[in-house]
Amino acid sequence: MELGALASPVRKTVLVAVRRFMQNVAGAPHPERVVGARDPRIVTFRLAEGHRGVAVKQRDVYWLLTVLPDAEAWAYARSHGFSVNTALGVVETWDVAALERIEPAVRRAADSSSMRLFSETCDADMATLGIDRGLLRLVRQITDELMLEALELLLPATQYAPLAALARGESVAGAWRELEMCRATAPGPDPVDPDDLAAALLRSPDRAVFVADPHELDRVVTAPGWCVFLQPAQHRLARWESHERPMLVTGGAGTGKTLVALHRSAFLAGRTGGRILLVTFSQRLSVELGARLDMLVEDGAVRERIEVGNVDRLAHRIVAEAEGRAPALAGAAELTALWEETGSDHSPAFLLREWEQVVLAQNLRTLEEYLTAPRPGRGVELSAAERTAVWRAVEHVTGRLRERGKRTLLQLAADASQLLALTTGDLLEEREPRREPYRHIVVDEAQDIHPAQWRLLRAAVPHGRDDLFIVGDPHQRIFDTRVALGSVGINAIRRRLQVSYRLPQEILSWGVRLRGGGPADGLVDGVQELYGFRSTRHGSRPMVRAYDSPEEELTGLVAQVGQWTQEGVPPWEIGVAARTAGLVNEARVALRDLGVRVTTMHGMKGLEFRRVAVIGVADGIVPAPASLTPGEEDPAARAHDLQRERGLLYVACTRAKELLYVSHSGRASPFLPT
Ligand SMILES: Nc1ncnc2c1ncn2[C@@H]1O[C@H](COP(=O)(O)OP(=O)(O)OP(=O)(O)O)[C@@H](O)[C@H]1O
Repeated sequence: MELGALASPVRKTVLVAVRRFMQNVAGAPHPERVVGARDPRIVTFRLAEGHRGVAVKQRDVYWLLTVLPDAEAWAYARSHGFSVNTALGVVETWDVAALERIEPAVRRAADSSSMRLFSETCDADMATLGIDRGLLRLVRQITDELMLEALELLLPATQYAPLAALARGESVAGAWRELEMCRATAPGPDPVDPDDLAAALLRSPDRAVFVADPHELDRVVTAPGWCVFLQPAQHRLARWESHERPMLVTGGAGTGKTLVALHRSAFLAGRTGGRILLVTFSQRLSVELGARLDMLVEDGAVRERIEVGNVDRLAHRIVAEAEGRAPALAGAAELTALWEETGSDHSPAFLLREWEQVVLAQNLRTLEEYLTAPRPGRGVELSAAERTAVWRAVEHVTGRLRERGKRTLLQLAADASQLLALTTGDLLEEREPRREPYRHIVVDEAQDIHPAQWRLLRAAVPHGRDDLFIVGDPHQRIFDTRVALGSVGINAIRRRLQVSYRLPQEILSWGVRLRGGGPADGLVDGVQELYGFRSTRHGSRPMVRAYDSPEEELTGLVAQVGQWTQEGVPPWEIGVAARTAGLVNEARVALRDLGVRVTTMHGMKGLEFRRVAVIGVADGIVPAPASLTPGEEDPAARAHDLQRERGLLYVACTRAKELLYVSHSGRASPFLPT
């Protein structure tokens, strides 16, 4: 129901009327049958001046579908029909009138062709796939895939999906698998009863929620849609699937991974008495997660069981508790100075990467281990003598840090997991309260978590059913953290989310080209493609503007954002991003009166806006030259750096729900699609 779209006085009156109806008190609206309705179970209610609710009534269950101005409500009520899919038992909505209108055209086309797209599939198989008996007549007339595609928007997804699979040449079993993806809940023991609407609604959490009292009604109506309705694929991951092994969910931008992580945490907390950690890589993101979790979880006792944090904090706390004081951290400049002290032939940046990406990533403790360790992602071979020299440099730096009583964040994570390894055993027994008490860990933005941090997370939860639930997108990696989970002892079952609910198709397709369709590595072994990533909506194509000078580019930005605010877009729905802190500052100054959010591309992670402007997407700025390893130092590292920079631009551009504006002065960034 689109109550949110109603003007607020109407919404209030509607709510009062629905509440009255639920309580069956004086003045409650009466359901009225609709003359000429395609579905005889349809009723409407007068809920406010000039507005009616449309519902399907079966026995004492009312499924309130929508609230619309009178004329639209009557038209909707007359034209729509509802059924239960005989294969899955979920509800299906039909625009019956629209299908009736298109039917003659399909028949005419069929008369002039002897081809029939589904001639190979018998009626019994169609029934197995849940194809509606009434629809079958029309299906039999379909001559080719184009005609089927034209029907897509008129058919329930549960009808279209198996037909599209058959049309692609899939077997009946393949089409069934496709249909199964539309299932949100575990199949029950009883056969589907197509006349039992209430049971079907329970199986359709993306379409309906049962409201038992006025309090729940208020919550359903006032909470954001994502708190109430999950899409089938999201629902099955968040609230149904359960495994002996960790679960890894990957998916493109805006497919609802964070949403699934939040719902999963709430679900697990509601089911068990144990503590749950919902964790991500940065403090800022964990604050955002906490705020969204507060919206989602109403029950204080359930919310209490979920701790929201970032990995560094977890490491910090474990070490601080064990050592009795807060650990001191080494800063970036201090570390660079220490690498310089080593007098190595290699640059401090090279040594730091070698330490973080080879030594700490594999938890190498001795020269012998390092001498034989693989060095994935590092492009320059090191001879045994060179490795020995690098190891000496690492020993020098770690020794100096030890003398000063300091550590880096990754060392902290390694120390914390070692501390846990000493104390983990039967974690679930609460005899020793100091032990890590997590029963489940849910990880968001997994692509940016370092192997040392993964070891910590693995050690912080006992092996068991639903121990780790991990979501991430390798294409959005913005730090140097490539890890195949298997290499850190996390042998995960893999799932994918493919439909973006944030991006219109135009921004999504452009974004996929920007990302290079390029393979991304990390999280799972091998590289991953963006194949199958799609959207449910259409919108405008991204605007790419070229300016002659940075000043003109800034003026153009101010004009664009000014126009958006004049069009009525609230400032908090507008995001502006740039690669460098300098450009961010300039844009902040230029836009200071407009109150929109201006941040770095890194700062865009985890956010979303109706409209987004990304500026300074020029050669020499994106990719940021200072972030690239010189090719002569290590060509493989440079290639990885370029992919990471690409990922960063991709992240910034995929925050837009509605419009994306990209600008540059001078030559465009080589990443921009031509
Ligand atoms: N079931 C849903 N109901 C309503 N909105 C949804 C739903 N699923 C996704 N969305 C929309 O898509 C947005 C993106 O969801 P979310 O932030 O969970 O995606 P994500 O996969 O984590 O994205 P990213 O990887 O780009 O950060 C939500 O804020 C919401 O606007």
